[in-house]
Amino acid sequence: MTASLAKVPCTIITGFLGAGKTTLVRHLLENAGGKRLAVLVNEFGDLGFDGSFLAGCGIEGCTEEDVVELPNGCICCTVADDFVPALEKLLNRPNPPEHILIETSGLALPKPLVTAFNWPAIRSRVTVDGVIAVVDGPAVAEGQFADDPEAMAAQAAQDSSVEHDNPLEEVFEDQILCADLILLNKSDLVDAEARARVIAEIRAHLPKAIKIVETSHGKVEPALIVGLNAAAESDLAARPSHHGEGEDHDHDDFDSVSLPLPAGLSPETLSIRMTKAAEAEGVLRLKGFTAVPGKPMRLVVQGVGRRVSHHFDRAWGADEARDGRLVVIGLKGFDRTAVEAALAG
Ligand SMILES: Nc1nc2c(ncn2[C@@H]2O[C@H](COP(=O)(O)OP(=O)(O)OP(=O)(O)O)[C@@H](O)[C@H]2O)c(=O)[nH]1
Repeated sequence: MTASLAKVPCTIITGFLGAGKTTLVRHLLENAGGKRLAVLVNEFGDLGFDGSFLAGCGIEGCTEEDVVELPNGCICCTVADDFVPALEKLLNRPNPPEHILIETSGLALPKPLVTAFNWPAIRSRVTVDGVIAVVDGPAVAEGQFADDPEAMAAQAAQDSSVEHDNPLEEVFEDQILCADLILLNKSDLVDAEARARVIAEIRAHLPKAIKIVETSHGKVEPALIVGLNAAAESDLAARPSHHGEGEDHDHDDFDSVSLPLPAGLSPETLSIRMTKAAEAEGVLRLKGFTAVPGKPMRLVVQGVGRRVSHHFDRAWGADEARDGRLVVIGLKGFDRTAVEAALAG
């Protein structure tokens, strides 16, 4: 096989909302070592933040056209309409990427995506080099993905199927069960004892031994991630899922909304309001940006669970409206009114 006919390796980066996928992708772009990378990024929620964070990253050798956004909902449900055509477009470029990173939304199940690599349109051109699951260490330590044992027992008494009572648990499990490598991220936020507990909990979910690497801010030797040669699309049986092939996974358990975020407040005031919004019933993830007085830079605000933070990411463009937006993702029926009240102060 000549080099031009070799399959382009793709790394799928999965992991729950806010686990650190975009942070990892940035790190990999910054440390590409001269390799021509492209990124396909998908989000639940319609603002395309991750793409804008990556495309505006200013990383040498990474141009806007190397970052392709698939913002419509969930990549695993729009494989035919969005994912396969976007991948083909990248491959058909005169100077195609040498490696493709695919960042899924935090609610996506990775297996349908891996399965799509067997589609006739792309199967001779690409291969899944590896599936990387990024795990939010503190979220696992706090029990975010744990079933309530009493609710499980009550359910099992009524019906013998293995449905989980916690919808987060199901997504989390599908993601780690599909992985070739697990990154236990946010190690800076958990002590050694809790890290050991989290690793034991992850292992308890896994039917086979998978390497778990502890990271902070996704900082990992790129060679550990890229070049795994897993050919995951040929190994689907080893990647169990709660959702059978062709079965719908329609996100009935989750919801998202995009809201205006007030401009003209100090970062401190915004932070207080964001903290309150993050505490609203059912809220899982906040991400957005806005303008603050006397600053030429855009302020990015982030909320993962109850943890909020902010930083300035880039200068506002000359013709850009200096207003703010916030995407809120939560469990279905999350308290949107409480979020709006918190943001309004
Ligand atoms: N303290 C700490 N914060 C982190 C770490 N990794 C990521 N973060 C922060 O966590 C927040 C979410 O990180 P992202 O990289 O956007 O997470 P994501 O998985 O891409 O999020 P979604 O695309 O919304 O699912 C940001 O505020 C990051 O700066 C880490 O290792 N430690």
